[in-house]
Amino acid sequence: MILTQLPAEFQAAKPILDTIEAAGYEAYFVGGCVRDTILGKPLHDVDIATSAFPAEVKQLFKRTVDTGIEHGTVMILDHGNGYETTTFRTESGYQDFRRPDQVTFVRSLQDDLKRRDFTINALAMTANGKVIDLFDGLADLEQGVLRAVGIAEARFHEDALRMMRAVRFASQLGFTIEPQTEQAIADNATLLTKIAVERTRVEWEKLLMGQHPIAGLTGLLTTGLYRYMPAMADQEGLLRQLMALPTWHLTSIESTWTLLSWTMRLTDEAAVRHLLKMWRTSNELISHVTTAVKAVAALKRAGRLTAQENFYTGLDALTTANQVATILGFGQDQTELARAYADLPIHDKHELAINGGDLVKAKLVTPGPMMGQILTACLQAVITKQVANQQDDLLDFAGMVADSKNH
Ligand SMILES: Nc1ccn([C@@H]2O[C@H](COP(=O)(O)OP(=O)(O)OP(=O)(O)O)[C@@H](O)[C@H]2O)c(=O)n1
Repeated sequence: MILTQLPAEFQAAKPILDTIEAAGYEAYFVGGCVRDTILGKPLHDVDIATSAFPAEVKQLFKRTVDTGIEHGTVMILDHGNGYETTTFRTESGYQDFRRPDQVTFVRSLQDDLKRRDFTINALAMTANGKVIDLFDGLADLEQGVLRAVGIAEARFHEDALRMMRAVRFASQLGFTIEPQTEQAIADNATLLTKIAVERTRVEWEKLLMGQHPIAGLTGLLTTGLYRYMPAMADQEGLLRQLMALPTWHLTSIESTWTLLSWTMRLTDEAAVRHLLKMWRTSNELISHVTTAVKAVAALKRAGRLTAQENFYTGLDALTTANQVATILGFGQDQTELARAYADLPIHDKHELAINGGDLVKAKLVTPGPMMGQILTACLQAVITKQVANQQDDLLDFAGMVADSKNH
């Protein structure tokens, strides 16, 4: 196969390959970028593999950075772009099921490609668009099949994360996992526990955000791989519930965790926090998801959110909540929701036209718990448009609140 119309990313990188080849070495585009080009999908990054050893690559280019020199990776800087160039290599060892104990640089493209995970990821392409297909990856791309290169079990022993990658690609591409590859995942699923939670999490999130999540979830279910994901050992029911939802497409990491929390019926904050902690997410994500889950509950209860709920949820978590609620069948029109949010008189408590100092100056209160209560009452009155966000109006209102509290 020769690709005649190469995406701009390849055209920009072509001079790099040309320079390496002019010096007598081989150089190819490899991996995901070749796969995605053939599928007509946008590219994330362009990876280059070469027979030149790292020191040889560095001699050919003025500006390089040693991004992973021990694994053979050198970044070549060119016109504001950075291109990761990795020397052909074989790997051995893998005692920890995560990474090789030893990397050996080699001069053969075939040796490099045969250690890769799936046939569709083991394609290489020349600078002129000629696809090198040593493991029938093109046929698998055509037929929508994920097949391990060579002996599947060996590929998963080398890096157990590849089992998660299989189900993630199934979801992103709508591919089916070839039977022997699937069997090898079922047989080696326990190895997933050797993988850092953070790496498994990234694949889980990508699976849930794929265009064909049912394909990915089916893979998890039939292989039993889900049992070895954090907090998932007894979650067959969760997977089945997700699979039973009408067609869905999540577009953010926040939405994935909100949908999971809701489907697992984790509506109180502590339970959501516990789940996300087990998956080692950031505190920022935990805070977003706990807020969004509350908003999903409010949407379910009332069909729409009050001004106060809109204010305290914030537009980002509102958008997350509404995406999830829409999948569950009780979302609001997103434009209407954004309009209701924009219509709030203020969007942050710091925008309130009075503060504690103003209350003291007006002799309405002395610093203490009462001050906080009065400010909260003012905030709520402004959000619900009972009082305009003007200092005079708010001081009048605060005076009334203070009186009522003193009596
Ligand atoms: N565990 C892994 C990870 C990567 N690879 C190889 O390294 C390439 C690049 O890996 P990566 O950038 O992680 O993934 P992509 O396949 O490019 O896909 P995506 O960018 O969607 O993650 C893959 O295509 C594959 O050939 C592999 O064999 N085993």
